Amino acid sequence: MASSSSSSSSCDAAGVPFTLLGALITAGPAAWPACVGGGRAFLRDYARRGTNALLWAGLLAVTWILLLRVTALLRLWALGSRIPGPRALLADPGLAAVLRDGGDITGFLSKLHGRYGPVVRLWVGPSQLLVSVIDPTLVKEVLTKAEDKLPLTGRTYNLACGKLGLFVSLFQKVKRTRDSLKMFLNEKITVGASQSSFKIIDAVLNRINTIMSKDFMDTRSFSQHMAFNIIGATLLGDAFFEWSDASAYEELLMLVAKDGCFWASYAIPPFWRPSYRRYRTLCAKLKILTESVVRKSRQNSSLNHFDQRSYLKSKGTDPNRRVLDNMMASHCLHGAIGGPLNSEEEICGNIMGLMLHGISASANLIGNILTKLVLSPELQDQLHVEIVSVCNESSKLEVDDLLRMQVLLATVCESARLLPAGPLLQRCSLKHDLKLGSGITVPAQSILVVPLHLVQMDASVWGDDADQFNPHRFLKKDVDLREIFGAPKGSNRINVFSECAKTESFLPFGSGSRECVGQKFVVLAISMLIASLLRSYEVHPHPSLSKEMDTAVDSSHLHMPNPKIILTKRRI
Ligand code: HEM
Repeated sequence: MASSSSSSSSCDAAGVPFTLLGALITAGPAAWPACVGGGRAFLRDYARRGTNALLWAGLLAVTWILLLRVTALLRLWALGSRIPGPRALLADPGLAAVLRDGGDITGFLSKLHGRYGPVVRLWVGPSQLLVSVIDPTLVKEVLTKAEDKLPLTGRTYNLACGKLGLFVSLFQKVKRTRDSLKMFLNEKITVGASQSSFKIIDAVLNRINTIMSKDFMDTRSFSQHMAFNIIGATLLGDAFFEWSDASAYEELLMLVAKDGCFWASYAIPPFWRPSYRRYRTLCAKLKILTESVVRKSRQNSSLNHFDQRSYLKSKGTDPNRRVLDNMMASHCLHGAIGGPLNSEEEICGNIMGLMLHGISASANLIGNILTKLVLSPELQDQLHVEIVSVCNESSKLEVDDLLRMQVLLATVCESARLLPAGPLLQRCSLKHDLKLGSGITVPAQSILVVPLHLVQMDASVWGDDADQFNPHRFLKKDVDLREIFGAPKGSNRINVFSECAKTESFLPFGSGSRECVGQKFVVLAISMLIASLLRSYEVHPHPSLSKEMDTAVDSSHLHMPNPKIILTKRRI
C-alpha cells in the first residue's frame, strides 16, 4: 500500500491489475506501465494488501467472539443475580475455602439454605454459577429438565476409559446405551428368568471362605472385593470367574478411580508431569486387561450361542432382532451395549466406566450395611430370622425369596438413604436456560446441585428421627417393597413412597433423565449378598472395636467408617 502511494504521479495506475486473477488474464508484466516495477513488485504489493485484509478479518472475528462472550457473561450475571444468594460476585470466598480445604460442603450449603431459602446461588468464579436446590418439587423438576452432567464428569470418565457411551456430559450421547443397559440389567432380576438365582452370589460367597482364612477383615476392602465380583461377573459373565488377572484388575481399577477427577480438572492435560504420565500408563494397562477379558467373555458367550437361540425361540422372539436378542439372552454385557453402531473401543470404555462407578458405589453401600450389622446385633438377629423363615434349609435363594424379605430390603434402602455414595447430585443444562415452575430461570451451563444429606435427612419430610437408622420407615402401610421391586420392568426407578415429598426426597440413585440405571438390580444383588452371608455367617466386631463400642453410650450413633470385622460360621 505504502509503495503504491509513493509512485510517481505520471504513472498510469489504471493499467495495473488489482487482483491475482486480473494479473493472470492481462498480457503479463510486459504490458504494465514501467513505473509499476514488473511482476515481482506487483506480487509484493499484492501480498501486502492480502495480509492487511486477513488482519482486518481476524480482528473483526475476535471482536465478534469477545462481544458474544461479554454479552453471555452480562446475561449470566443478570440472571444469576435474580436467584437468592450471597452478594459475592467474582467467587464466593466461603465456597472457595470449603473447596480448597476439602471441608464440609453439606454444612456450608445447609447454612445458606437456612438463610436464603430452598434455591441458593453461589459464584464459583466470575463466569461459573452454582445453584443448589433442596425443595422436593423443585428437585424433581431440576433432575428431570437438566439432562446433562458437568463436563468435568465426562472428562474424568474419558480420561480413564477412553471413548464411551455412558457417564459423558451430553444426554444425547448416553441415551441409547442407557436404554440397552436398563433392559440388560432388568433381565438379570426378572422373577423366574433363567438367571434369577443370582448364581454369581454363590460364586462370590465361595470366595469368602478363602478370605476367612485371615484373622479379620476391614469392612472397606471386604465390601470392595464383594462389589468387584458382583459387578464383574454381572457384566462379563462366567469368564470373569475363570480370569487369572482379576486381582490385578481390581487393584488397577481402584488406583485409576482414586486420581481420575484430579487429573481431569486440568484444562490442558499436564503431560510434562511424571505423575500424570504414570496415571496414563495405569489407564492404558486397565484398557488392555479390559480388552482381554471382553474377548474371553465373547468367546464364552459364542459357546452359549446355541442355548441362547433356543431360549429366544421358546419366548417367540424374532432371532434377527440382533440388539434385543443379545440383551435378552446374552450372559455378558457386550451383547447389550455392543450393538452394530458401537465400536470395540466404546464397548470396552462402557465396561470400564460401569466397573468404576458400580464398584465404588456398591462397595460404599455394602460397607454401610455391614457396619450397621456390626453395631446392631438385634438387627442382625431379626434379619437372620427373616431369611431362615423365607427359605428352607436346602433351597437356593431366588429373586422371589428376596422379595419376601421385607426387613432386609428395607435395611438396604435405609442404609442408602442415610449414607449416600456422594454428598451431591450434580447436573447442568449445557445448551438451554432452565425455567423452573417457581419463576426462577437458571442460565445455561450453570452447575446444578442437590445436597443429598439435606434432602434425605429433612425432618419436615422424614420426621424427627430423620437422622436415625430406622428401616421400619420403609415398612409402613403405604409402602409395598415386594410390589416395587417385583414390578414389571418398564422403569427401574425405585418409587418407594406414595407420598410425593418422600418419593422426591429419596434420591440415593438420583432421579429423572440421568438417574441410576442399575438401581433395582443393585439393591436386589446386595440384598442377595447380605441374605446369603447372614444365612451362613455371623458378623462380629473385632475385639479392638468391641472395647470402643462398650465405652460409647449409644453404639448406633458411632461414626465408624471402616470397622474391622470377623465372620464366624453359624452352627446349623
Ligand atoms: C449402590 C450402588 C449404586 C449407587 C448408590 C448408584 C448411584 C448412582 C447415582 C447417584 C447416579 C447419578 C444419578 C443422577 O444424576 O440422577 C448414578 C448413575 C448411573 N448409574 Fe449408578 N449407582 C449404583 C450402582 C450402579 C450399578 C451396579 C450400575 C450398573 C451396572 C450403575 C449404573 C449407572 C448408570 C449407567 C448411571 C447413569 C449414567 C449416565 O446417565 O451417564 N449404577 N448411579
